[in-house]
Parts: sequence; C-alpha cells; structure tokens
Amino acid sequence: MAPSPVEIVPGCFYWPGWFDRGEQEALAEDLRQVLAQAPLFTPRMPRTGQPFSVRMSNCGPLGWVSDETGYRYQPTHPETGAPWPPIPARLLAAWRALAGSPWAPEACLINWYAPGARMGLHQDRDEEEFSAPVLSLSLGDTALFRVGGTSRKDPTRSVRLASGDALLLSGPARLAFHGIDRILPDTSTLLKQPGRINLTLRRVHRGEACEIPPC
Ligand SMILES: O=C(O)CCC(=O)C(=O)O
Ligand SMILES: [Fe+2]
Repeated sequence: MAPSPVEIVPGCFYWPGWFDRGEQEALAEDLRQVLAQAPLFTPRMPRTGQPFSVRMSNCGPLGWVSDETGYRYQPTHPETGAPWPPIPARLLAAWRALAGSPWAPEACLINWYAPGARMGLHQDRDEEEFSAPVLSLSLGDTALFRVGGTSRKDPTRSVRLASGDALLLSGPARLAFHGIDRILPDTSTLLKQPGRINLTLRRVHRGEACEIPPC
C-alpha cells in the first residue's frame, strides 16, 4: 500500500520520498539509456519560436513536442525521426501504484532543468483524456513548484519537489495551473551534474479498454 499522500490543493496529491535513494539511482540509469536513444532537444514556443529554458525528451508510444507550429503529441523524435524508446518498467510501476487509473500512460515527458531554468504557469491540456491524471516524478536538485486552480488568477501554493518525490494532478486539479519558479542549487547529489529531471506520465487518448492490470 502506498503511504498516504499530502493533498496540496483538492486533487493535487504529494508523496515526499516516494523513491528511495537506490530506486532513484536505478531510475537515473534507466533515463541515461532512454536519453542515449532519444537525446534532449530544445522546444520552442508556438508562433514566436522562442526557445524554452527547459530541454526535453520523451519515452512511450507518444511524446510531447513544441515548435513554431504548436504543441502536440507525436510518435517520433523531432530531430532524429526515430520512435520514442519504451517507458521504463520502474515508471510504469509508479503509475500503477499512484495514478488510480485503469489506462496505461502513453507518454512520459522528460524535462531537464539546468540551474536557472524555469517553467511558467500553465495547464496540461494537450491530452484528450482529462479523467486520467498526470503523474510527476522528480530527480536531482529540488524545485520550487507552484500549483493553483483552474483559473490563472486563482491563489497558488508552493511545494519544494525534491529528488524521489511524486506528485499527482488528478480530478479537480487535473487542469490546475502549475509551474516551476526555480531550481534550488546544490540540493541533491543524485545526478552527475547540477540540475533537475522531471518526468510526467500522461494518458493522451481516450480508451475503452482496461489496459493496465489489475483494474
Ligand atoms: O517540472 C515539473 O515539476 C513540472 C513539469 C510540467 O509541468 C510539465 O512538464 O508540464
Ligand atoms: Fe505541466
């Protein structure tokens, strides 16, 4: 049984220290292998083409990308043209334990934050299926995460997401505005360089079938 989480705002659940140090190290190694096949790329803002400060990659049948033409999910890497590598089993196990969803995740977005990178307040709304949650897992340096309500003007709360922490945006928080204000330097020894990795597991398509046992 998962330890009981802290509810930050209704539907936003937080499990500090979900992965222990050994699991974090194994996960970091899984991701090194994923990134060797699907290298980090720099996404760009729709229309303006302005680069994000975060670099990205993906694993799973679909990956999230952004460029001058817009945000979308696609089955291949935007630079290499290769299919995304599969989602590592350890991540699927976390989804099974925490997501409370009968559907398998189809995409795992990998965000790389160098110290100084940030992510402005936004909603995750490029998926068709909002009844499935978004599961976020953090590795490396701690981030100051902010989450509010479904209106940009709603009040927000801040949480420090440390290495090994898990957070779920579900139910009333599935479309909550959220972002990363900053990375706190020298807060973790997990990665070989300063910075942070965030993984978000997402269901993209609406599905009828129970794809992930047991359900
Ligand atoms: O880095 C994080 O904790 C959040 C990432 C995020 O919101 C996203 O990738 O949509
Ligand atoms: Fe997001």
